[in-house]
Amino acid sequence: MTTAIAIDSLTKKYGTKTVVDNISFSIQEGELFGLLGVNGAGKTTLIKMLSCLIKPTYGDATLLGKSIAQYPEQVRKVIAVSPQETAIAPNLTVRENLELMAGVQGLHKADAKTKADEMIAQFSLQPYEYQRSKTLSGGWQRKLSIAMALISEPRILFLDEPTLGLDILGRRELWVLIEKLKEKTTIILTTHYLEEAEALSDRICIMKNGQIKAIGSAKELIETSTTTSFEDAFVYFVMEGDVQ
Ligand SMILES: Nc1ncnc2c1ncn2[C@@H]1O[C@H](COP(=O)(O)OP(=O)(O)OP(=O)(O)O)[C@@H](O)[C@H]1O
Repeated sequence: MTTAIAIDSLTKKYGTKTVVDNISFSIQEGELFGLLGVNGAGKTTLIKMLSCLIKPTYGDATLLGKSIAQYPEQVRKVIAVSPQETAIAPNLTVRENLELMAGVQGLHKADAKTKADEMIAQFSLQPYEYQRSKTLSGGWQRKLSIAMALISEPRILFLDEPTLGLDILGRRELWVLIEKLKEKTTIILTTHYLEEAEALSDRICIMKNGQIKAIGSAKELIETSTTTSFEDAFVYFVMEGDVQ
C-alpha cells in the first residue's frame, strides 16, 4: 500500500495555546479516514494545515510525497476540500455551478460542459440540473458541493461534516455516495456523528486537546477500550485521564 499522507510532529500554536500538539500518523492511499473529537479538539485546525490553508508552527506533513511546508502549491493540485459551509453559488443553477467550477480548474467551455455532464450523471443530479442551487434541499446542496470538489479529480479529498444537519435518509444517501468514492480517492472525513464514522471509516482517529487519544478501526477501538459499542469506546477515549 502507498502512503497518501504522512504526518510528522505537526503542531499549531496560537500565541501560547497549542491547538494541535505534536501529531504523527499516516494515512494509506484509498483509505477513508475518520477524524473525531469533541468541540475544540483541533480537527479543523489539523485539516486546515493539511490542506495548506494555514501553516504549521512546527513539524510537517507530506501528501503523496509533497511537503505542505515546502511545496504547498503542488499539494493543492492533488487535493480538494468540501467545506462545512457549502461553496455553491446560490443563484446559479446546478449545471452552472459545475461548469463554473470546471472553468476555475482551467477547463475550456466544451470540456467544462462534458465534466458537468459527468458529475450530473455520477451524482444523479439530472432532475435538478436547471434548478437554482438555493432552491435545493440541504441534502442535494451537499451532494452538489461534493460534486464540485471532485471536478479537479483530487487524489485526496477532505470532507468536513458532510452530512451536518441532514435527516437520516439524506445522510444515508450521502453515505452510499461517499462509499463509492473510496478506493479511487483517499478521504479524510470529520464528523460529530459517531455512527457515520463507524459506518464509513476504515480507521478512525479520536482527538482531544490537540492530541491523538486513539487510532484504529471502530472494532479495534471497541476492543482496546473493552467496551461493547463504538459510542462507549469514544466516550472512554475522550474521558480517559479526566477526573470522574
Ligand atoms: N485562528 C485562531 N486563533 C486562536 N485560536 C484558534 C484559532 N482557530 C482555532 N482556535 C482554537 O483552537 C482550538 C481547536 O479548534 P478547532 O476548530 O481546530 O477544533 P475542532 O476540533 O475542529 O472543533 P469543532 O468540532 O467545534 O469544529 C479551539 O480551542 C479554538 O478556539
